[in-house]
Order: sequence, then structure tokens, then C-alpha cells
Amino acid sequence: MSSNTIHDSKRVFKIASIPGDGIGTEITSAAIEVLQKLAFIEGKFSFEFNHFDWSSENYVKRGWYMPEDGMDQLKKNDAIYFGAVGWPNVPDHISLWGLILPIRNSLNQYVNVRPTRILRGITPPLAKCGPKDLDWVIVRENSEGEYAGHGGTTHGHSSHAVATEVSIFTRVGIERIMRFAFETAKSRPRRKLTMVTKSNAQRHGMVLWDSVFAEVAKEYPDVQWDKMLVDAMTVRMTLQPQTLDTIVATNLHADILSDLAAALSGSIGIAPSSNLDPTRQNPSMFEPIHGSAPDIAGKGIANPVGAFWSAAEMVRWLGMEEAADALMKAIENVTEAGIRTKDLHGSSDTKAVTGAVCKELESVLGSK
Ligand SMILES: NC(=O)c1ccc[n+]([C@@H]2O[C@H](COP(=O)([O-])OP(=O)(O)OC[C@H]3O[C@@H](n4cnc5c(N)ncnc54)[C@H](O)[C@@H]3O)[C@@H](O)[C@H]2O)c1
Ligand SMILES: O=C(O)[C@H](O)[C@@H](O)C(=O)O
Ligand SMILES: [K+]
Ligand SMILES: [Mn+2]
Repeated sequence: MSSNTIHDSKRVFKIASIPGDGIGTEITSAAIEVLQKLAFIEGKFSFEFNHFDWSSENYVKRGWYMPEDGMDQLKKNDAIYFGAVGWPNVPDHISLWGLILPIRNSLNQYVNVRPTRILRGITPPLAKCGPKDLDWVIVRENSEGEYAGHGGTTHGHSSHAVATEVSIFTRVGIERIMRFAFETAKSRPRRKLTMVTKSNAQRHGMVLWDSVFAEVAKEYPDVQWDKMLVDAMTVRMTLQPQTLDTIVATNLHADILSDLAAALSGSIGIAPSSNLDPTRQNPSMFEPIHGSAPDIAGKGIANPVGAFWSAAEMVRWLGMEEAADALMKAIENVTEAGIRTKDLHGSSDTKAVTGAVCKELESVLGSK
């Protein structure tokens, strides 16, 4: 085979990169460095990054987060890599609704997959919780529920101000997230699914969750399932982590539970997420679960592991399973070697962890 043929058969993935704000920019450039290194060593594919400067800083200057044809620009890509959005000079509901939520909604990314496990070498905060005790996938409903955006404010500037925040739950929305959750549970060795609601107090939408869940469950006799109320779920996650495997919850409940899950596995800086359009008609978006962390931004100390793990999930979604496994192995070789940021009680900075993962990729892929 001539070198030309090899070159021609190489797959080029177009990736939209949106670093956003604060540490979002720091961990996105770290993730791009690692992805470029992965592609270079692997040799069978490459990434073409299209950078978008959609951020709070530019919102203040321009008055918009995304241009009018922003969604069309994103659609030209195979995937989206996202850092974080939000900065103290813009109200948080403006930044979230200006950038990340419209992308999740418009690109039909109705699933948010948030895996958590204790990576090699990391000591979790709970003394009795080892790596075998905590290995979960949280499936977050990512398109409706408490994030529907329905509601309003009247008499806003008076002492009689009224504000409503209406949750929307649809049969279609519930059914598709339940089916995704059952498929996820079925694909994992333990075939176990826990469904979370607050259907004692929330007597309409959450009750519909219960009944649609029961219907879909009939299609999956090989998956063992149970149900939890969200308050009790926080206790079970903390005291009996080994009894859980796949978890499905609403947009808001899973947002909160996934931060808890990340903390129980060592740090919020480790945790990845995939905003998926399972129909694959639109690009999916990959981002660590954390935000822009204004308290540590600009110091070069952000943990890039959640960003790298998210990058590995993106590589997997694009069909490069072996490369994704290699990246995860390199990340865990680094955490095991004790090269960690301050949130994991280490003394390395973002740059040192990034360099170590790039170096480790050489030995992992060299010895494949
Ligand atoms: N998807 C997103 O873009 C997203 C997610 C969460 C929060 N936000 C936004 O980010 C801003 C800050 O939110 P917040 O403070 O509630 O949450 P946050 O996740 O930014 O930070 C919470 C705490 O965790 C620490 N932390 C987070 N990521 C870390 C990392 N990689 N390494 C080390 N430490 C890390 C921070 O220093 C902070 O102490 C807000 O504007 C919020 O709306 C955006
Ligand atoms: O979806 C949200 O609630 C925010 O963007 C953020 O907290 C996240 O988890 O992505
Ligand atoms: K994020
Ligand atoms: Mn969150």
C-alpha cells in the first residue's frame, strides 16, 4: 500500500470546540492537546477543530452568546466539545439559557450520560468505599422536566411578585429516556437499573414517570430494577454505593445526583458527560460536568481529568473504541502514578497532568 492510500483512508472528524468561560477554556485546550496526540499516535484518524468564541466575556461585548446561524454552524460538525459557561458578570440563567441549554434542546440531545467510578490510584472520601463499590452510570433526562423553561414573573418589582417555574413531562420524553436507560443497564454486566423520582410530593409529572417506567420495564425482563425517592437516594449513594449500577432520573434530580456521585468518587474535576442525540441526526456534545469554577480560574490548577474522560467518550461515540480505551488507560496510569491536581490532594498543575497523559499515550499505544 502506498503512503498516499494510507493518507486517503484516514477518517477526519470535524469537532466544534466551545471552550466558554473560566476553567472551561483551560480544560478544553488541555483536552484538544490530548486528542491531537491520540490521533497522531493512533494514525488512523485525525481531528479538525472548529473553534467558537462563544463566551460570557464576548456576550458582554456583543450582546449575544451564539449568532443567529449558530446551530447551523454546529450541525456541520461530527461532534461538539464543550468546556463550561457562566461568569459572575452575567446572571447564571442568562448564560445557561444563552448557550448550553439551547444547544442541548435544538440538537435533540435528550440524553445526558454521566458515568462515575473510582479511577485507579484515587482515594475516595468515604473510608469504606473501594473501586468495586462504586461503578455507576447516571442517565439524565436532558430535554424537559424542570428545565423546560416554562413560567414567568409578574409584578416583578413589587412586594407582590409572583414567579412560576413549571416542569413539563411528556410521555414521549419519558418513554425515550427510560428505553435508553434500560438499554444502558442491559449492556452492563449487572443489568440493574434504579429509577429516581419524587412522586410522593410531585403528584402529576413524577407519577407519569412511574407509570411509563412500569410499561417500558415489561420490555426488559432481563433487567433487574428498583425505584427510589430522590432524597433517600442521596443516602443510598453514600451508605450503600455497591447496591447501585445504572440510575435514571429527571433533568434536575440527575444534575444534583451527578455532582454528588462525582464527589463520592474523589472530585467533581474527574466527572465526564455526554449530551447525546441517540438518533445521530445531530452532533452530540461532550463536556465535563463541572462549571467554569471562577474561584480557581486563571491559576492553571483545574483538574483536566473530567475533560479527558469526556474526550474519551466522544472518541467512543465516533466509533473509535480502541482509541477511547487507550485514552482511558493513559488517564488512569497517570492518576495511579500520583500525578494529580490539588482537588485530588496532589501537587501537579493542569499542564503537568496533560503532559503526563500525552506521554502515557505513547507507551499505551506503543504497547498495544
Ligand atoms: N455545563 C456547564 O457549562 C456548567 C456546569 C455547572 C456550572 N456552570 C456554571 O459555572 C459557574 C460556576 O458554577 P459553580 O461554582 O456552581 O460550579 P463549578 O462546578 O464551576 O465549581 C464548584 C466547585 O468545584 C470546583 N471545581 C470545579 N471543576 C473543577 C476542576 N476541574 N478542578 C478542580 N476543581 C474544580 C470549583 O473550584 C468550585 O470550588 C456558574 O456560572 C454556573 O452556572 C456551568
Ligand atoms: O445543566 C445544568 O444544570 C448545568 O449546565 C450544569 O449544572 C450541568 O450539570 O451541566
Ligand atoms: K461543563
Ligand atoms: Mn450540574
